[in-house]
Amino acid sequence: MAPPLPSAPPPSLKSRLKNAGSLFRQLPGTFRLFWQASPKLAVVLGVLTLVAAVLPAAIAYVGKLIVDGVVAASKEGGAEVLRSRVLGLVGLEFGLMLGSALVDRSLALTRELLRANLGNLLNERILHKALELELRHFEDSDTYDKMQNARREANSRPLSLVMQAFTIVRNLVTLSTYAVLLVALSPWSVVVLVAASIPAFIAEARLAAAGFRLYSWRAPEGRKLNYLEWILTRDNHVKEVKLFGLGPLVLGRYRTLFQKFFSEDRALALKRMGWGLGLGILSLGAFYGCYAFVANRAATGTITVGDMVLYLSVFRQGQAAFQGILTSIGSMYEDALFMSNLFAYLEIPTGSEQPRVLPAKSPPRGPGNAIELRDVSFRYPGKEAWALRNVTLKLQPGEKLALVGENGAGKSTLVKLLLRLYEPTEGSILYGGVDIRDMDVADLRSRFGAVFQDFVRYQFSVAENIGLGHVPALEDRNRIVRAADLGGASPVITALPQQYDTMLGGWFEKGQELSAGQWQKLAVARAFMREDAEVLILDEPTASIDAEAEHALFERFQALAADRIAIVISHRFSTVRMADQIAVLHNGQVEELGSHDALMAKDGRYAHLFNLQARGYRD
Ligand SMILES: Nc1ncnc2c1ncn2[C@@H]1O[C@H](COP(=O)(O)OP(=O)(O)OP(=O)(O)O)[C@@H](O)[C@H]1O
Repeated sequence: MAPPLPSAPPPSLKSRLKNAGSLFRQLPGTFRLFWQASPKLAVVLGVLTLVAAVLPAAIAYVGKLIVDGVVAASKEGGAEVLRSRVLGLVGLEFGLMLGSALVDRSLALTRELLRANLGNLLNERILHKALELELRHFEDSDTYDKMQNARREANSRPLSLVMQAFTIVRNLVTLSTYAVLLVALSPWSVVVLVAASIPAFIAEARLAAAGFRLYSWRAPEGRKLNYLEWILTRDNHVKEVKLFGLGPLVLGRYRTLFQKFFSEDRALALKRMGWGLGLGILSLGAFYGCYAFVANRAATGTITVGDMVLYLSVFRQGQAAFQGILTSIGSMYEDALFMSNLFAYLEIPTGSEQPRVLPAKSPPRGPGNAIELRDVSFRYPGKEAWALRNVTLKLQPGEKLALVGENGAGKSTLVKLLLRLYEPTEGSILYGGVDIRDMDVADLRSRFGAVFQDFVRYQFSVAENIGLGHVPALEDRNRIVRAADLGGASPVITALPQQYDTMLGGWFEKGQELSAGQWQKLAVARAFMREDAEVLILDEPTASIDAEAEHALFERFQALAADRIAIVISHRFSTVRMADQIAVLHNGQVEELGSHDALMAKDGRYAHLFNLQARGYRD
């Protein structure tokens, strides 16, 4: 597990600037995604943005012409020509306003369509990446947080980043058209306009960075919050929650965490409000200062009334456009920080499951391959303790191995290594004489049928629950029925309302809930879907099955496994004793190895545990 993220040392200005530089490097990647989401919509958005950018200046200028026209017409005693010119200009402004409304609506529509396209594209990439990740990634909290962050923000951040960039371009174009108009009246006003907006930029950038730090530091706690919610709302927790009266405790923890989040959010929101208010007053002051100056000039006749109107509307809108740019830069910074998270997730290096040699080696298919562990030791990533230490085992074709040992002895870990969900830290595992690191991992895994201790209860139909064991045969009902027979699941299925077509689980409508043992029988049937599996692994398959069913399962299992290798992990010695070889694991090491008779004769740990259990049954 990765160390927790540090809690909140604010980075220096220098490192922040350095970060900002590297963060804006997220732009090309984001724009590439944006383009891939829909080139057509991207072009439409670009064109509409440019049109929207030039319209305000045109509208303001027509406004000025109208005022000047009205003043001139009133001076001339309402001359017909001037009046109709004014009315024509009003009509023109109306047309421009209509155009502007249309462009704004179309922009909103394009944005919505792009949001859907881009969100979908990214969610697919994220899920695709999740498929590439290895078990070790899922068991590492740092990677898990990255995935969580990426998923949470995928629908909003990339689009927001792109939209902010477009807003900047739009406002820049608008501003340059305004600047042309303003400079003609008074170059100083341009300077005032820019100067009054600079503090806003600095504030935005700082607060955006603070917001991001808050969210990313919170990722582990956010997960905790979700987990607490989950405890209280999941069906399989309700019994314990009620019996142990966990409600108030869990709710209390939830509340405490939430309060912490809330007070951080509030502090940030208050800060934002304070800055917003201060800067608002500043820009209002700048506006009215200029207003007084311009009004004075108009009153003395240095400029026309139309000029004054133009000046005021352009100055005010220019101020808004400039601040819009600065706010967009601040938001872009925040979005870019999130994008760096997303790209970090998408770039998590994978591929360590690739075969070491090309072409990959592939032992002959069929049940003739032996499995050999040569001095295998294993430590989980980031862990000090050895989960397995110097394990040496050989399984001949057709041999049945039972793994026994106390909880945490390393039994499930050994299975993970065999399936190459992890690689040995030391030593090697050979399959049919080939180091499994030289095999294609899909080829290796296709040779195994397995029931895991924590098998999955798919909220699908019965047929699918079994058929998923061999996806190409998902529609092959005969094979599914055969697998159900072998797994001992047929009587369970016959009793269900729609037999193989019954929906299972309580998540969706009309789902039928099963007992733990019944679910387990389906999981065993799923493993038996792999009719050509060369190795069968049952990790405590009988934990929830009654004694009679267990006996029946093992008889079938023995018959089915006849010439294949089988590995069984069990705490039931009545099952274990049927194996050809029994490996007793203790603290990750093979302490004893041999047949039931041999180990009983040895009178060591196995004999001790066996007698203990047998006595329990007899007494
Ligand atoms: N994902 C993991 N990350 C870190 N350590 C782990 C992980 N899974 C297991 N371990 C540790 O490795 C050791 C072996 O665990 P393993 O699950 O193989 O035991 P087991 O023999 O299958 O136990 P049980 O009978 O309880 O299923 C334990 O000490 C456990 O704490």
